[in-house]
Amino acid sequence: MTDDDRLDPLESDFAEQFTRDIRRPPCQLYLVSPLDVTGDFAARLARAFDAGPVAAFQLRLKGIDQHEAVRLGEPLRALCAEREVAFIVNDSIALAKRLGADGVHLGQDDGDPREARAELGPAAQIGVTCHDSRHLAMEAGEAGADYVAFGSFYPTTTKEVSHRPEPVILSWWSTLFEIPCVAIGGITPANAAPLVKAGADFIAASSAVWGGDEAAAVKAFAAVLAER
Ligand SMILES: Cc1ncc(COP(=O)(O)OP(=O)(O)O)c(N)n1
Ligand SMILES: Cc1ncsc1CCOP(=O)(O)O
Ligand SMILES: [Mg+2]
Repeated sequence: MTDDDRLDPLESDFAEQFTRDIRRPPCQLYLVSPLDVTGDFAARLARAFDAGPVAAFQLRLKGIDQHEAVRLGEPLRALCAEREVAFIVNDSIALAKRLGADGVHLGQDDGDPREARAELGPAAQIGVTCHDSRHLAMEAGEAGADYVAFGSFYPTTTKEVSHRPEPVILSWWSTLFEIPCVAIGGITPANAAPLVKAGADFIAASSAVWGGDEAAAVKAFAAVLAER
């Protein structure tokens, strides 16, 4: 149990007992790229988009210079624009600006949402990693985030993680705040349902999609996301 959980006045079985506000839109799929988007990746992304609804795509690259990231990201940005999928850049406000992205995703050490807003403008979608912390999520909301991300809900090999929230954090957040919440970390079509039911506005997934047949995975996610 974390400090945040101890502060929670709500019951632990809140997720099952509470019927979520019916005005909240259905849960949507948010794809996170693999670290390698070379080769046939753009074709795979197009196949994923063909297979079912995708709300957002995050370009998550590590350890390459900005010039190379722009070169790799530009065709993916164009594809997202063509398919009306939000194109979000991970980690870097400067890269998001250079690519003309729809938004940026910031970890706790990736910069301030206020700076992102100043650089990217009022229409930018700014997301913030909040791990398993209600406190960080409320801080992100106050700083102007457009969504908060909780995770890792399940074990993942995509990233080294040290936080494991319970699904109830999604219920707590979505009941109290209008800002959308994203669930991330080891999510597959087989284990997504409790997060969808708990109140995730977006399910973010990487390896469940890119680790196999991306079209089959997107189709399977669509079936689970429609269940709320
Ligand atoms: C939607 C979403 N949520 C969380 C993260 C993780 O961001 P961060 O903690 O900065 O870790 P890295 O992804 O940068 O390794 C994310 N990227 N997207
Ligand atoms: C980027 C990130 N942040 C928390 S878990 C995670 C990895 C998401 O990828 P996967 O869906 O493969 O677990
Ligand atoms: Mg980051």
